[in-house]
Amino acid sequence: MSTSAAPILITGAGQRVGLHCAQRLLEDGHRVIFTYRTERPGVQTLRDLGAIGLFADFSSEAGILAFISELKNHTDSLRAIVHNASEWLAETPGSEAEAFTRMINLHMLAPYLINLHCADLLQRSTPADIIHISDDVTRKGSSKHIGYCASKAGLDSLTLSFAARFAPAIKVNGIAPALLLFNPDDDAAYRIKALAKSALGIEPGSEVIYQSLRYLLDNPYVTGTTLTVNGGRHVK
Ligand SMILES: NC(=O)C1=CN([C@@H]2O[C@H](COP(=O)(O)OP(=O)(O)OC[C@H]3O[C@@H](n4cnc5c(N)ncnc54)[C@H](OP(=O)(O)O)[C@@H]3O)[C@@H](O)[C@H]2O)C=CC1
Ligand SMILES: Nc1nc2c(c(=O)[nH]1)N=C([C@H](O)[C@@H](O)CO)CN2
Repeated sequence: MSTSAAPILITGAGQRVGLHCAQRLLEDGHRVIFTYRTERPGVQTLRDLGAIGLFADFSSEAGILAFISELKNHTDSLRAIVHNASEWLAETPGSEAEAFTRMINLHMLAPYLINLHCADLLQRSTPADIIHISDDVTRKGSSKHIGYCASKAGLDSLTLSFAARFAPAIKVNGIAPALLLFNPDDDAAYRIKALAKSALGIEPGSEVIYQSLRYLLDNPYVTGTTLTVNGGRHVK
């Protein structure tokens, strides 16, 4: 029995992967609550499609707890939580600790506190899912994004722990992409180098994450798993 009336929460859905997945979930008939930090055209697009947009800045404990409180003013149940919000920060001389703390809060503390404080909302839905969007780079580390990679590795650990903690009522899984979408300021040399790192050599776009989300939401026998969506980087 599915209580599909419960909305899906997706964080950081104002642009790119989160926006695409939120739009696809709405097309599939789900109600959607999404978070944004910056007012972008995508935020209004989702509002126009009937989604509820909530401001959230997950860079601090206070911001995370303020969001949780506001979320509970908008729903008493959730079908799923998709932790997508993220910052890809490299080490910047003089602000290493600030960036590291921001990413630990965003990629680890926010999923940790939201999962703990919102488990009761998920338990009112059958089935119920938590999905952490991680990064394939945790397989081997990153010399240029040390803090980012560490924070995503911590997220992978949360997937295992919460899967054990919340079974069987709530499935908890991850998705670990490699290159999905270039950023506008990525130059040609970077793009060529990045594409050459995978066996399939493509910039796949956001749909491959939606396909992975759909698989996890629909499969009743998968928990504690992180799906690798990396174009075969590990076999190159
Ligand atoms: N793009 C890629 O090639 C890859 C992406 N991934 C992962 O996939 C997911 C989606 O990637 P992508 O779409 O590129 O992500 P983005 O870099 O576009 O970030 C998604 C959103 O996160 C939000 N965000 C950033 N910092 C905060 C914060 N402190 N509090 C709240 N929200 C915040 C931003 O909100 P706003 O715009 O409203 O400020 C942004 O729109 C991410 O988890 C990413 O790490 C992994 C590997 C490759
Ligand atoms: N929050 C984000 N995380 C990541 C991004 C991004 O744009 N935003 N981009 C990447 C790169 O595409 C990387 O996978 C290329 O090797 C990683 N994480």
